[in-house]
Amino acid sequence: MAVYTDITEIDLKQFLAQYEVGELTSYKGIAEGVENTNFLLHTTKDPLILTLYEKRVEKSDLPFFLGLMQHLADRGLTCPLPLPRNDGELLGELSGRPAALISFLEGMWLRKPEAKHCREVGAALAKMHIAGEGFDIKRPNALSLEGWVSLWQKSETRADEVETGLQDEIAGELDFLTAHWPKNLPAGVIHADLFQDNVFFLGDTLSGLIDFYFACNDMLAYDVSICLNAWCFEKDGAYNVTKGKALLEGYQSVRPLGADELAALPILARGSALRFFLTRLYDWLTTPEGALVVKKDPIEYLRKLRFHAKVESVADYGISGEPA
Ligand SMILES: Nc1ncnc2c1ncn2[C@@H]1O[C@H](COP(=O)(O)OP(=O)(O)OP(=O)(O)O)[C@@H](O)[C@H]1O
Ligand SMILES: N[C@@H](CCO)C(=O)O
Repeated sequence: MAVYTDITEIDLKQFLAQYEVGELTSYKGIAEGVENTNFLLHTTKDPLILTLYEKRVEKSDLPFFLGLMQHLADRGLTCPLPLPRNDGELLGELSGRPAALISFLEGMWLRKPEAKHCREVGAALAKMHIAGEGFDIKRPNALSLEGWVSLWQKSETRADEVETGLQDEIAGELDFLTAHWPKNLPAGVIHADLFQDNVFFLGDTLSGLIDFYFACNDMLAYDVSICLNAWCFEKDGAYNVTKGKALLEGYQSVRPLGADELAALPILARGSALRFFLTRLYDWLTTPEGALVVKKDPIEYLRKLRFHAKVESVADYGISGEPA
Protein backbone atom coordinates (compact mmCIF):
# COMPACT_ATOMS: atom_id res chain seq x y z
CA MET A 1 0.00 0.00 0.00
CA ALA A 2 1.33 3.40 -0.83
CA VAL A 3 -0.17 6.04 1.40
CA TYR A 4 2.99 7.56 2.81
CA THR A 5 1.41 10.79 3.98
CA ASP A 6 -1.92 10.97 5.74
CA ILE A 7 -4.27 13.94 5.51
CA THR A 8 -7.04 15.29 7.71
CA GLU A 9 -10.48 16.19 6.44
CA ILE A 10 -10.06 19.75 7.72
CA ASP A 11 -6.78 20.23 5.82
CA LEU A 12 -8.23 18.60 2.71
CA LYS A 13 -11.28 20.90 2.72
CA GLN A 14 -9.02 23.94 3.11
CA PHE A 15 -6.90 22.68 0.20
CA LEU A 16 -9.98 22.11 -1.98
CA ALA A 17 -11.32 25.57 -1.20
CA GLN A 18 -8.61 26.87 -3.56
CA TYR A 19 -10.25 25.06 -6.52
CA GLU A 20 -13.61 25.12 -8.32
CA VAL A 21 -14.32 21.46 -7.70
CA GLY A 22 -17.57 21.38 -5.75
CA GLU A 23 -18.03 20.07 -2.21
CA LEU A 24 -16.11 17.06 -0.92
CA THR A 25 -18.42 14.09 -0.29
CA SER A 26 -15.84 11.35 0.45
CA TYR A 27 -12.17 10.45 0.07
CA LYS A 28 -10.02 7.37 0.46
CA GLY A 29 -6.36 6.41 0.09
CA ILE A 30 -5.41 4.35 -2.99
CA ALA A 31 -3.42 1.25 -2.13
CA GLU A 32 -1.72 0.82 -5.51
CA GLY A 33 1.53 2.42 -6.59
CA VAL A 34 4.84 2.68 -4.81
CA GLU A 35 6.04 6.20 -5.53
CA ASN A 36 3.51 8.82 -4.47
CA THR A 37 0.50 9.06 -2.15
CA ASN A 38 -2.82 9.07 -4.02
CA PHE A 39 -6.36 9.65 -2.79
CA LEU A 40 -9.59 9.19 -4.71
CA LEU A 41 -11.95 12.09 -3.98
CA HIS A 42 -15.66 12.24 -4.63
CA THR A 43 -17.22 15.67 -4.81
CA THR A 44 -20.56 17.13 -5.78
CA LYS A 45 -18.94 17.49 -9.25
CA ASP A 46 -16.49 14.99 -10.86
CA PRO A 47 -14.34 12.37 -9.12
CA LEU A 48 -10.71 13.48 -8.73
CA ILE A 49 -7.29 12.13 -7.87
CA LEU A 50 -5.27 13.96 -5.24
CA THR A 51 -1.54 13.25 -5.48
CA LEU A 52 0.97 14.10 -2.76
CA TYR A 53 4.47 13.91 -4.20
CA GLU A 54 6.92 11.80 -2.23
CA LYS A 55 10.64 11.00 -1.99
CA ARG A 56 11.69 10.42 -5.60
CA VAL A 57 9.90 13.45 -7.03
CA GLU A 58 11.88 16.70 -7.00
CA LYS A 59 9.57 19.68 -6.53
CA SER A 60 11.49 21.55 -9.24
CA ASP A 61 10.45 18.80 -11.73
CA LEU A 62 6.72 19.21 -11.11
CA PRO A 63 6.19 21.99 -13.69
CA PHE A 64 7.63 19.55 -16.28
CA PHE A 65 5.34 16.68 -15.27
CA LEU A 66 2.16 18.72 -14.90
CA GLY A 67 2.88 20.83 -17.98
CA LEU A 68 3.56 17.67 -20.00
CA MET A 69 0.16 16.20 -19.09
CA GLN A 70 -1.47 19.38 -20.32
CA HIS A 71 0.62 19.40 -23.51
CA LEU A 72 -0.20 15.75 -24.30
CA ALA A 73 -3.91 16.15 -23.53
CA ASP A 74 -4.04 19.25 -25.76
CA ARG A 75 -2.67 17.05 -28.56
CA GLY A 76 -5.35 14.41 -28.17
CA LEU A 77 -3.61 11.86 -25.93
CA THR A 78 -5.93 10.51 -23.24
CA CYS A 79 -4.15 11.21 -19.98
CA PRO A 80 -5.10 12.89 -16.71
CA LEU A 81 -5.14 16.68 -16.60
CA PRO A 82 -3.87 18.68 -13.62
CA LEU A 83 -6.58 21.08 -12.43
CA PRO A 84 -5.68 24.73 -11.93
CA ARG A 85 -6.35 26.41 -8.60
CA ASN A 86 -8.32 29.64 -8.51
CA ASP A 87 -5.01 31.55 -8.70
CA GLY A 88 -3.98 29.62 -11.83
CA GLU A 89 -1.28 27.52 -10.11
CA LEU A 90 -1.24 23.78 -10.78
CA LEU A 91 0.64 22.92 -7.62
CA GLY A 92 -0.29 23.41 -3.97
CA GLU A 93 0.75 21.95 -0.64
CA LEU A 94 -1.01 19.56 1.72
CA SER A 95 0.29 17.87 4.87
CA GLY A 96 3.70 19.36 4.15
CA ARG A 97 3.97 17.74 0.70
CA PRO A 98 3.66 19.29 -2.76
CA ALA A 99 0.20 18.29 -3.95
CA ALA A 100 -1.94 18.49 -7.10
CA LEU A 101 -5.48 17.62 -8.13
CA ILE A 102 -5.66 15.48 -11.24
CA SER A 103 -8.67 14.54 -13.36
CA PHE A 104 -9.94 10.98 -12.86
CA LEU A 105 -9.42 8.65 -15.82
CA GLU A 106 -11.92 5.85 -16.46
CA GLY A 107 -10.60 2.34 -16.93
CA MET A 108 -8.73 -0.45 -15.20
CA TRP A 109 -5.23 -1.72 -15.57
CA LEU A 110 -4.77 -5.27 -16.81
CA ARG A 111 -3.40 -7.98 -14.56
CA LYS A 112 -3.01 -10.45 -17.44
CA PRO A 113 -2.35 -8.58 -20.67
CA GLU A 114 -2.46 -10.48 -23.95
CA ALA A 115 -0.65 -9.83 -27.23
CA LYS A 116 -3.56 -7.67 -28.53
CA HIS A 117 -3.14 -5.37 -25.51
CA CYS A 118 0.62 -5.18 -26.07
CA ARG A 119 -0.07 -4.04 -29.63
CA GLU A 120 -2.25 -1.21 -28.29
CA VAL A 121 0.38 -0.23 -25.76
CA GLY A 122 3.02 -0.05 -28.50
CA ALA A 123 0.77 2.18 -30.61
CA ALA A 124 -0.11 4.41 -27.61
CA LEU A 125 3.56 4.83 -26.72
CA ALA A 126 4.37 5.92 -30.27
CA LYS A 127 1.43 8.38 -30.20
CA MET A 128 2.76 9.77 -26.94
CA HIS A 129 6.21 10.22 -28.49
CA ILE A 130 4.72 12.16 -31.37
CA ALA A 131 2.38 14.18 -29.13
CA GLY A 132 5.38 15.11 -26.95
CA GLU A 133 7.01 17.00 -29.83
CA GLY A 134 7.11 20.72 -29.22
CA PHE A 135 6.91 20.49 -25.42
CA ASP A 136 9.34 23.21 -24.47
CA ILE A 137 10.37 22.32 -20.89
CA LYS A 138 13.34 19.93 -20.80
CA ARG A 139 14.13 17.34 -18.18
CA PRO A 140 17.20 15.15 -18.65
CA ASN A 141 16.75 11.53 -17.60
CA ALA A 142 17.98 11.39 -14.00
CA LEU A 143 17.82 7.60 -14.18
CA SER A 144 20.19 6.99 -17.06
CA LEU A 145 23.87 5.95 -16.88
CA GLU A 146 25.03 8.50 -14.30
CA GLY A 147 21.96 7.92 -12.14
CA TRP A 148 22.50 4.17 -12.31
CA VAL A 149 26.09 4.54 -11.11
CA SER A 150 25.08 6.65 -8.12
CA LEU A 151 22.17 4.33 -7.24
CA TRP A 152 24.56 1.40 -7.45
CA GLN A 153 27.04 3.11 -5.15
CA LYS A 154 24.30 3.29 -2.51
CA SER A 155 23.52 -0.44 -2.73
CA GLU A 156 26.63 -2.27 -3.88
CA THR A 157 28.09 -3.21 -0.50
CA ARG A 158 24.83 -4.98 0.42
CA ALA A 159 23.96 -6.37 -3.01
CA ASP A 160 25.23 -9.85 -2.27
CA GLU A 161 22.52 -10.09 0.44
CA VAL A 162 20.08 -10.37 -2.46
CA GLU A 163 22.11 -12.81 -4.58
CA THR A 164 25.68 -13.99 -4.23
CA GLY A 165 28.00 -12.62 -6.89
CA LEU A 166 25.84 -9.59 -7.69
CA GLN A 167 28.50 -7.10 -6.77
CA ASP A 168 30.82 -8.24 -9.56
CA GLU A 169 28.06 -8.87 -12.09
CA ILE A 170 26.51 -5.41 -11.80
CA ALA A 171 29.85 -3.61 -11.73
CA GLY A 172 30.72 -5.43 -14.99
CA GLU A 173 27.34 -4.58 -16.48
CA LEU A 174 27.75 -0.88 -15.69
CA ASP A 175 31.19 -0.89 -17.32
CA PHE A 176 29.77 -2.58 -20.41
CA LEU A 177 26.82 -0.21 -20.71
CA THR A 178 28.99 2.84 -20.13
CA ALA A 179 31.28 1.75 -22.97
CA HIS A 180 28.50 0.84 -25.43
CA TRP A 181 25.51 3.06 -24.59
CA PRO A 182 24.08 4.47 -27.85
CA LYS A 183 24.29 8.14 -28.64
CA ASN A 184 22.53 10.14 -31.34
CA LEU A 185 19.38 8.02 -31.63
CA PRO A 186 16.13 9.97 -32.14
CA ALA A 187 15.16 11.54 -28.82
CA GLY A 188 12.17 13.32 -27.34
CA VAL A 189 9.83 13.15 -24.40
CA ILE A 190 9.56 9.62 -23.02
CA HIS A 191 7.17 8.21 -20.40
CA ALA A 192 9.93 6.05 -18.87
CA ASP A 193 7.62 3.96 -16.62
CA LEU A 194 4.85 2.63 -18.89
CA PHE A 195 4.16 -0.51 -16.89
CA GLN A 196 0.82 -2.36 -16.75
CA ASP A 197 -0.43 -0.31 -13.80
CA ASN A 198 0.04 2.89 -15.78
CA VAL A 199 -2.11 1.93 -18.77
CA PHE A 200 -5.89 1.84 -18.44
CA PHE A 201 -8.24 -0.23 -20.58
CA LEU A 202 -12.02 -0.22 -20.95
CA GLY A 203 -12.66 -3.78 -22.07
CA ASP A 204 -9.94 -4.50 -24.62
CA THR A 205 -9.62 -0.87 -25.69
CA LEU A 206 -6.84 1.25 -24.28
CA SER A 207 -8.46 4.20 -22.53
CA GLY A 208 -5.46 6.21 -21.32
CA LEU A 209 -1.99 6.53 -19.86
CA ILE A 210 -1.21 7.75 -16.34
CA ASP A 211 1.74 8.44 -14.04
CA PHE A 212 4.08 10.74 -15.93
CA TYR A 213 6.36 11.24 -12.92
CA PHE A 214 9.42 9.65 -14.49
CA ALA A 215 8.87 11.31 -17.87
CA CYS A 216 11.96 13.02 -19.27
CA ASN A 217 13.92 13.64 -22.45
CA ASP A 218 15.78 10.60 -23.71
CA MET A 219 16.01 8.22 -26.66
CA LEU A 220 12.54 7.20 -27.87
CA ALA A 221 13.68 3.62 -28.47
CA TYR A 222 14.77 3.41 -24.83
CA ASP A 223 11.09 3.92 -23.89
CA VAL A 224 10.19 1.07 -26.26
CA SER A 225 12.70 -1.14 -24.46
CA ILE A 226 11.12 -0.27 -21.09
CA CYS A 227 7.76 -1.46 -22.43
CA LEU A 228 9.28 -4.65 -23.84
CA ASN A 229 10.58 -5.41 -20.36
CA ALA A 230 7.37 -4.49 -18.58
CA TRP A 231 4.84 -6.13 -20.92
CA CYS A 232 6.47 -9.01 -22.78
CA PHE A 233 7.86 -11.34 -20.13
CA GLU A 234 5.83 -14.00 -18.36
CA LYS A 235 5.74 -14.59 -14.60
CA ASP A 236 8.17 -17.51 -15.01
CA GLY A 237 10.71 -15.10 -16.52
CA ALA A 238 10.33 -16.27 -20.15
CA TYR A 239 10.25 -13.68 -22.92
CA ASN A 240 6.95 -13.96 -24.85
CA VAL A 241 7.88 -13.47 -28.48
CA THR A 242 4.23 -13.09 -29.57
CA LYS A 243 3.71 -10.21 -27.17
CA GLY A 244 7.05 -8.64 -28.11
CA LYS A 245 6.22 -8.82 -31.81
CA ALA A 246 2.78 -7.31 -31.17
CA LEU A 247 4.16 -4.46 -29.06
CA LEU A 248 6.87 -3.61 -31.59
CA GLU A 249 4.47 -3.85 -34.54
CA GLY A 250 1.95 -1.70 -32.69
CA TYR A 251 4.62 0.94 -32.07
CA GLN A 252 5.83 0.82 -35.68
CA SER A 253 2.30 1.14 -37.04
CA VAL A 254 2.46 4.73 -35.73
CA ARG A 255 6.17 5.53 -35.66
CA PRO A 256 8.49 3.17 -37.58
CA LEU A 257 11.80 2.57 -35.85
CA GLY A 258 14.95 3.38 -37.82
CA ALA A 259 17.60 0.74 -38.55
CA ASP A 260 19.85 2.35 -35.90
CA GLU A 261 17.09 2.17 -33.29
CA LEU A 262 16.33 -1.47 -34.12
CA ALA A 263 19.99 -2.43 -33.90
CA ALA A 264 20.28 -0.70 -30.53
CA LEU A 265 17.22 -2.35 -28.99
CA PRO A 266 19.09 -5.19 -27.21
CA ILE A 267 21.46 -2.85 -25.41
CA LEU A 268 18.69 -0.37 -24.62
CA ALA A 269 16.63 -3.21 -23.13
CA ARG A 270 19.64 -4.33 -21.14
CA GLY A 271 20.00 -0.79 -19.78
CA SER A 272 16.33 -0.39 -18.97
CA ALA A 273 16.35 -3.75 -17.17
CA LEU A 274 19.29 -2.51 -15.12
CA ARG A 275 17.48 0.76 -14.33
CA PHE A 276 14.48 -1.04 -12.78
CA PHE A 277 16.72 -3.60 -11.10
CA LEU A 278 18.65 -0.77 -9.40
CA THR A 279 15.66 1.22 -8.14
CA ARG A 280 14.04 -2.00 -6.89
CA LEU A 281 17.29 -3.12 -5.25
CA TYR A 282 17.68 0.23 -3.51
CA ASP A 283 14.08 0.09 -2.25
CA TRP A 284 14.51 -3.56 -1.25
CA LEU A 285 17.51 -2.73 0.90
CA THR A 286 16.23 0.52 2.40
CA THR A 287 12.46 0.11 2.91
CA PRO A 288 11.90 -0.56 6.63
CA GLU A 289 10.18 -3.81 7.61
CA GLY A 290 6.50 -3.17 8.26
CA ALA A 291 6.29 -0.20 5.85
CA LEU A 292 2.90 -0.05 4.17
CA VAL A 293 4.22 -0.63 0.68
CA VAL A 294 4.70 -3.83 -1.30
CA LYS A 295 8.37 -4.02 -2.30
CA LYS A 296 9.01 -5.06 -5.90
CA ASP A 297 11.36 -7.93 -6.67
CA PRO A 298 14.71 -6.73 -8.06
CA ILE A 299 15.70 -10.21 -9.24
CA GLU A 300 12.86 -10.20 -11.81
CA TYR A 301 14.76 -7.43 -13.61
CA LEU A 302 18.12 -9.11 -13.22
CA ARG A 303 16.72 -12.10 -15.14
CA LYS A 304 15.48 -9.78 -17.88
CA LEU A 305 18.88 -8.12 -18.04
CA ARG A 306 20.55 -11.52 -18.44
CA PHE A 307 18.11 -12.40 -21.22
CA HIS A 308 18.94 -9.24 -23.18
CA ALA A 309 22.66 -9.74 -22.66
CA LYS A 310 22.34 -12.93 -24.72
CA VAL A 311 20.16 -11.45 -27.47
CA GLU A 312 22.05 -11.31 -30.76
CA SER A 313 19.61 -9.36 -32.91
CA VAL A 314 16.08 -7.99 -32.84
CA ALA A 315 14.96 -11.19 -34.54
CA ASP A 316 15.09 -12.67 -31.01
CA TYR A 317 12.37 -10.14 -30.07
CA GLY A 318 10.10 -11.44 -32.83
CA ILE A 319 10.57 -8.85 -35.61
CA SER A 320 12.94 -8.44 -38.54
CA GLY A 321 15.83 -6.00 -38.21
CA GLU A 322 14.69 -4.18 -41.37
CA PRO A 323 12.95 -0.85 -40.79
CA ALA A 324 9.15 -1.21 -41.24
N1 LIG B 1 -5.84 10.05 -13.04
C1 LIG B 1 -6.20 8.89 -12.50
N2 LIG B 1 -7.43 8.38 -12.73
C2 LIG B 1 -7.82 7.23 -12.14
N3 LIG B 1 -7.06 6.53 -11.29
C3 LIG B 1 -5.83 6.99 -11.02
C4 LIG B 1 -5.33 8.18 -11.62
N4 LIG B 1 -4.07 8.39 -11.15
C5 LIG B 1 -3.80 7.37 -10.33
N5 LIG B 1 -4.86 6.53 -10.22
C6 LIG B 1 -4.94 5.32 -9.39
O1 LIG B 1 -3.90 5.37 -8.44
C7 LIG B 1 -3.00 4.25 -8.61
C8 LIG B 1 -1.58 4.71 -8.35
O2 LIG B 1 -1.26 5.78 -9.20
P1 LIG B 1 0.20 5.97 -9.79
O3 LIG B 1 0.55 4.81 -10.67
O4 LIG B 1 0.28 7.33 -10.40
O5 LIG B 1 1.03 5.95 -8.43
P2 LIG B 1 2.56 5.82 -8.19
O6 LIG B 1 2.78 5.69 -6.74
O7 LIG B 1 3.26 6.95 -8.90
O8 LIG B 1 2.77 4.42 -8.90
P3 LIG B 1 3.98 3.66 -9.58
O9 LIG B 1 4.36 2.66 -8.59
O10 LIG B 1 3.36 3.05 -10.84
O11 LIG B 1 5.05 4.68 -9.92
C9 LIG B 1 -3.26 3.77 -10.01
O12 LIG B 1 -2.99 2.40 -10.19
C10 LIG B 1 -4.75 4.07 -10.18
O13 LIG B 1 -5.50 3.05 -9.57
N1 LIG C 1 7.33 0.56 -12.40
C1 LIG C 1 8.36 0.53 -11.37
C2 LIG C 1 7.87 1.11 -10.09
C3 LIG C 1 7.46 2.53 -10.19
O1 LIG C 1 8.52 3.35 -10.47
C4 LIG C 1 8.80 -0.91 -11.11
O2 LIG C 1 8.02 -1.83 -11.43
O3 LIG C 1 9.88 -1.10 -10.58
